[in-house]
Amino acid sequence: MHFMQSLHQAWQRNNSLVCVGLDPEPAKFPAHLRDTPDAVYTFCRAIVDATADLICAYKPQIAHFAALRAEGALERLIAHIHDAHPGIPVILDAKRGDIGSTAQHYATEAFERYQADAVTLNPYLGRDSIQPFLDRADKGVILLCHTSNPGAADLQDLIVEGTGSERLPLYQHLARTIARDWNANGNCALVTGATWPEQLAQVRALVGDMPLLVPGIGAQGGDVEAVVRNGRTADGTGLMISSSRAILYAGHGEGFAADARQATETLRSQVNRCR
Ligand SMILES: O=c1ccn([C@@H]2O[C@H](COP(=O)(O)O)[C@@H](O)[C@H]2O)c(=O)[nH]1
Repeated sequence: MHFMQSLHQAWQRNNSLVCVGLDPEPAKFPAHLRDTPDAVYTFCRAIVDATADLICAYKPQIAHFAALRAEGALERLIAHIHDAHPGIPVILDAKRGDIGSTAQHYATEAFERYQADAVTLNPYLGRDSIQPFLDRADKGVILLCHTSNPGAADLQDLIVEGTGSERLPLYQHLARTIARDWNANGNCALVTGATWPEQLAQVRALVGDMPLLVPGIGAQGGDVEAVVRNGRTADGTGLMISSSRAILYAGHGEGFAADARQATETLRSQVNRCR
């Protein structure tokens, strides 16, 4: 199924705009798992199985697996999500960006090796660096627009176009360019951090109903109510509100997966109250 189709269905089926980020950090695992041979896979699979009916997507962050030499665990985890929870889209958070010939290999890595439904990309090398991904109409292409980190403003807020009240910062120029020119296959989405709610509203105004992946709530302190108010579409969807640490490490004992479920349910309710 196409990424956009599965995302729309998951929003409805699970009545949820919550995306769970899968960022394994063994030092934070419960003691009974920490030193077991397949801890990364066992931990992440338990989180997935405890939350799959409450969410609209999973977002494994590739560096968290690669740094642990656990790419094999990531492959098995994504295969498990597809087998056990069909229809839940998997976004590979890789933030790739390179010249076209290398980008082609990154597309193969994301969609063939890992079987991801969507991938995050850094668009600042320009359209040719994204083209191999845009050509995969069945896959989601999720482009960094205004990131959640404090330094996002250093470059992304620089004025690149216009004068007076018509001045357009880089992230808005990018949002408009992607919505107008790059989204011919209807498979684009943007990353806009929860920690910058005004910028989120500006992006929503520029891109119509394009889905927005919004990290930065939970551990980074973004305001859920402001995110939903500024980012939702007219039908009360349009958002993948992503939380990793606040869900994964909600509990520290044997009941960690149930604690993660509780944290996910609480976030879903908080979001749904504002939709
Ligand atoms: O602008 C961005 C883009 C990506 N991320 C990623 O999202 C998660 C956030 O983790 P939390 O524990 O919920 O803070 C992490 O994988 C980042 O690499 C982001 O935070 N901001």
